[in-house]
Amino acid sequence: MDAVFCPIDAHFADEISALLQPPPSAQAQAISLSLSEYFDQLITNRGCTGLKVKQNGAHGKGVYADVDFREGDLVLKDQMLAGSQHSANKIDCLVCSFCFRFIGTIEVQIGRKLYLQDLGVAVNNECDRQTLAHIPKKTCQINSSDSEDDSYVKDPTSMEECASTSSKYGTPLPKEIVESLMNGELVLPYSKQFPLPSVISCLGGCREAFYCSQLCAEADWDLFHSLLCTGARSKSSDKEALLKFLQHANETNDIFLLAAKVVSFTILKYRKLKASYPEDQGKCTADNHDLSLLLEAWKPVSMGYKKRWWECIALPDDVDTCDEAAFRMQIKELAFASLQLLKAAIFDKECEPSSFHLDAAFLSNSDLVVASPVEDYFLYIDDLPQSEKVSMQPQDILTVFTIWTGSLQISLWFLGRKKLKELHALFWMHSVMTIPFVVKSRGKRTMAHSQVVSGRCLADKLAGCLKEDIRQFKFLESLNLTLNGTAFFPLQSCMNHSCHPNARAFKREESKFEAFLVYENGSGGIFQQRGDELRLKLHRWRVKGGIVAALEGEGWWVIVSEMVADGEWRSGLDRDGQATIVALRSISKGEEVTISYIDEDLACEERQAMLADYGFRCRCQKCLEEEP
Ligand SMILES: C[S@@+](CC[C@H](N)C(=O)[O-])C[C@H]1O[C@@H](n2cnc3c(N)ncnc32)[C@H](O)[C@@H]1O
Repeated sequence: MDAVFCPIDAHFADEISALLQPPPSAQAQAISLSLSEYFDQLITNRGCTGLKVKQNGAHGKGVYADVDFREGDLVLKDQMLAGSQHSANKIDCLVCSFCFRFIGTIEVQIGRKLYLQDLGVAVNNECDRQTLAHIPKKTCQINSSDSEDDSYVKDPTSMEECASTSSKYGTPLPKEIVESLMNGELVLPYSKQFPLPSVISCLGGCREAFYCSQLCAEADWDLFHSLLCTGARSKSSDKEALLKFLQHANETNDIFLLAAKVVSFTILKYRKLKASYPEDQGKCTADNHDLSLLLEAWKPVSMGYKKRWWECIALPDDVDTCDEAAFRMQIKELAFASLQLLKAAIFDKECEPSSFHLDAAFLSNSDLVVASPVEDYFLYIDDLPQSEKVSMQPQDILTVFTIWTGSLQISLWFLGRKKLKELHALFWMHSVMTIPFVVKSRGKRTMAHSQVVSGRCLADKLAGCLKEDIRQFKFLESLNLTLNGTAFFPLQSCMNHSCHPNARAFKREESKFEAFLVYENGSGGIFQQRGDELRLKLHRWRVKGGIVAALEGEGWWVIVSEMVADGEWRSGLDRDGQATIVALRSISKGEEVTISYIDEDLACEERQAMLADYGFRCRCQKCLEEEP
């Protein structure tokens, strides 16, 4: 592995190894606050005063309760230092590039997804530009006459990687419908009850970053984006190189985008510090002065837990253990290639020891998940009493009459009274996939039910399906609307693991949900459980983004339909890109707050195997008791 040569690595070996260490206390004091003071300050800023970060635990740093918590109490809401949306997820939802809230309107969210999905947008080639370019700067509206279709790359091969679904699983919605969703002409019933912030453009003029407010736009510009913007007012030293870097990251591993944000953060902070502490106030030589400022700028990152990325990244399933060294060598080269590209784009000579880029990729990043208001909208519509659904008859309702004759489906599409399209298809699921919103139809068994299609109805329909049919419908993944990404949360990342944790990171999937069981003989039944109770029964259950997922068990299929709203949990906890930690049971003052990095209901050996990716073997009480 050492054979891989990176000039920066070789040149600044000592500095880089210093950056990978937690700051020595003497140095930290000389520069600023000590570790615990640093975290005290952070905790105060977060407004979660009941916690302490201490260094003296068995596993390095840990988070401890400074008050008593009861079961269900909010322990921490941690703001990310930096986060980034997964490239492939950019097609699924439009979010604020700074706080990751959903923006636009319910119609824009749905229309944009369908539009990009049907277009087969390639993320690999400047994904953001393409996925967002159709939204005009101010109004977030599309004009079909001067649409920028030409700038899109239709690349069915990369579609698989880019979109969470592919149009090959469904019939595209008529273009007129999609356009009218995006330009505000088609207003879906009750969507006004789910207002979203309007779309604010990037200060640098790029068509890649959008915001929920001017405040977010300015904060992102100041902290990260000004160096990484591809717009006219970008502060990048070489935009072409920047585009190459972005393309490389999208094609290889989007963790580099997060890493670039951390580098940009450090460089911009360093420059600000330098401007406010001129050299004549410096301590020793100019060189020392600059290094102190650089370390100060780097501190929020250095306080995190870091490992070299290529050394700790989990070995993919398809890589044999005997090829591990070669695999790690390859990804190390990848990281260096990415660094070279970034360096060309934004590098600052004074920040040269900043192989930060590489380090940032080793930070203990957490999943970033933000629940979708579109999902809430579907749930709301689904829950409407039948009488209200029937009475929804505005001219702008999209109506689909679906007729089934055996496996042949005929769909007639109407907007108001205007017939848009007639479709003949072999798989009746198409209509469910492509219009997961207003579907209205009449009468008898040969027609779809008169209701809005979303999870529950989907499950009802699936109940009648044969197992073989279900197997074909990979579209179950296609309804992912949640924001997914990676982020570094300074406080959450100090929390150690336990297989019997006393706290957990809240995510939508842990709220109550409904499941529909479909047995091989086609019978089924609905039951409701809290996520964790069900998980005990069904180990390998996966609920993707709280929408729909399927699992084949022994002799049965399980279809998860929508999550059921649970007031206590649905109070906006997962509306933005903050990490929310909630007590699972009472935690006494002085006790360590632990979370589980994995599914703690797995068998002991499986848990240990998964924790190996985090570089340790768990020795918690539960593991000791269960160890063979
Ligand atoms: C997210 S960090 C947690 C904070 C970390 N202790 C620190 O000093 O910054 C994850 C790392 O902490 C250590 N760790 C966390 N929980 C552990 C456990 N139960 N047993 C052993 N090591 C653990 C492992 O090295 C792991 O890779």
